[in-house]
Amino acid sequence: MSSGGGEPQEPQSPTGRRIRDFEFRNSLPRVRSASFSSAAPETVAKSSAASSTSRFGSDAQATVKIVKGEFGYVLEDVPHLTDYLPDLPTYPNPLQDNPAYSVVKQYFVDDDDTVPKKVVVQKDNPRGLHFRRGGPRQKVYFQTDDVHACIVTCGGLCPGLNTVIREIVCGLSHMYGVNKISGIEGGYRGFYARNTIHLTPKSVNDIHKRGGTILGTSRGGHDTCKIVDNIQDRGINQVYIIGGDGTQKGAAAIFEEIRRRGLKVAVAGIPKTIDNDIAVIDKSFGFDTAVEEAQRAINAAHVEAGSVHNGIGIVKLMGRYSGFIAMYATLASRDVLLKLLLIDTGPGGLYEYMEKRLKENGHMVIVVAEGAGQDLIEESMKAMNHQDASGNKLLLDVGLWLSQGIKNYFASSTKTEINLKYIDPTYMIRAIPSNASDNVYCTLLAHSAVHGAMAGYTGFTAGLVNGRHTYIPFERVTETRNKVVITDRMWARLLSSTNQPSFLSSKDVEEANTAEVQVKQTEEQPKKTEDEEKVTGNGSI
Ligand SMILES: Nc1ncnc2c1ncn2[C@@H]1O[C@H](COP(=O)(O)OP(=O)(O)O)[C@@H](O)[C@H]1O
Ligand SMILES: O=P(O)(O)OC[C@H]1O[C@](O)(COP(=O)(O)O)[C@@H](O)[C@@H]1O
Ligand SMILES: [Mg+2]
Repeated sequence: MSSGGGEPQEPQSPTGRRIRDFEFRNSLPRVRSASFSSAAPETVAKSSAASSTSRFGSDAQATVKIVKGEFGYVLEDVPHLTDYLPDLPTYPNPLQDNPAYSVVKQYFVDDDDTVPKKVVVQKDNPRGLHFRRGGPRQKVYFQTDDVHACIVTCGGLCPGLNTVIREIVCGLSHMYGVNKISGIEGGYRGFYARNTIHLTPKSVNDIHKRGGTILGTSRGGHDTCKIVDNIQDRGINQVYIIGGDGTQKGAAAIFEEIRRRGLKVAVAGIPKTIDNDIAVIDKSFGFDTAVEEAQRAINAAHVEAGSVHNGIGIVKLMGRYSGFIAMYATLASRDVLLKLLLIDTGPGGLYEYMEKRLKENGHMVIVVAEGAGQDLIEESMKAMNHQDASGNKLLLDVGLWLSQGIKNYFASSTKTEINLKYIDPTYMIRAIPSNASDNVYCTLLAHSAVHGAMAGYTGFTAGLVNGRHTYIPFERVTETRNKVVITDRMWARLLSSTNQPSFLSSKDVEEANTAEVQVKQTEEQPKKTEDEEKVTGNGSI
């Protein structure tokens, strides 16, 4: 074995083939189909005018690389630095000389490994959509001493942020010998408005035991040009961006600008959000921890409600419109008699059901998802449509609104005395350090992102798909958002566990079905190739 950081070798494509066999021209968006050898699958790049001349900066042109194979196999590949810098040299991966890893048989990931998006299939199904498998590669595109990495955290807090920061720093340092790592403070705007801080394994040693992010975070402030100017001026060549759907959209814009300028800078996203609403991936880190913490609030509500006559405990749980924390916390707790995603206060609806359950049980606990009933509240409050600095809709407090509605109903309609306690643990469930399983998950995600960037991949989100680490194109994770589906088996399990009605009209079910079909179509439909786009008249080139 040759030693790490050796002599530059013949330029190679990420798949190990010589670069001249896989030719992308760097003048974008003129991307063209390129073929490997005759046995290799067809490879095409599709360019879509994805976004935005708006406040987020320059025109972003997302390119998804599509590789088609036999039996309906489709790889939605991620960009690679050699797509626009074809002559980059490669170096042996220093990990091959690392005593900790050298004992592992087949430690490096085979360049042809991909992971299917759908694992439940019937025998006649096409093989379907695949993503590139994450992990260390035999060759890397950065020499240890040349790497200047930076890390930024954006959006709302989430348990595990510090663990991801720690493991990017330790992964880069311990596995690849990198010691130039800068922390960008205060989210995207920190690139151009703040000084950076130097991060070392020593300085991040204990941070995973703390909640929040040692780098700070923010919403808004994404200015693509200023951010990329700053990356260029500081000589940064690996950018690790930790954040949710909004952040990944911002990362996509940064990547496109970097590619437009032809910079040798790898951009890697690590998906973060307690809402668990990021498309494609199995689960986002911090979600488990948040669900666990939410149990404490439900327990408190149960104790309070059970200790008094006609006790009602209401717990509001965050998660925007996705409803996952409320759903999993309810399923885990078993103390909840009602979980609300859709609210129906009319005849035969929520209030009448509560009256019945109170008579039977003497007390009850209700968990309500923060995104529930927003239309009803808006109607009753004639509220304005407010947004936060990132453009997310500001939600009205469904917990307070519901508590008042319940009190009014029992006071006026039934003249029953009730004892209602409203618990809003909102920020408590996300401001804590991650639990053990999230810590392990954060570590593997961070390392996967580091391996990907070192191997020259860029413009990707590192994510777990069917239990395997993958590199997913930004566009795939930002085009849809996951949410609890009321026509799904999991929702049925929840209804049967709380023994509650669904409060759904046939119209609600119909709408949910239609929405679900649309999401499935978007998610399972491989992106069209450039030629296919032209045929259907949607071509953007
Ligand atoms: N469409 C977009 N394009 C570019 N940047 C965006 C976009 N949406 C959000 N951002 C930026 O991403 C950051 C985080 O977004 P936000 O929605 O607050 O949180 P999250 O990433 O957790 O969803 C903010 O700094 C925001 O300006
Ligand atoms: O932190 P803020 O601005 O109060 O926003 C609260 C929102 O942040 C979250 O905790 C996380 O959302 P993001 O992952 O999009 O940042 C949501 O569940 C919640 O609705
Ligand atoms: Mg978000």
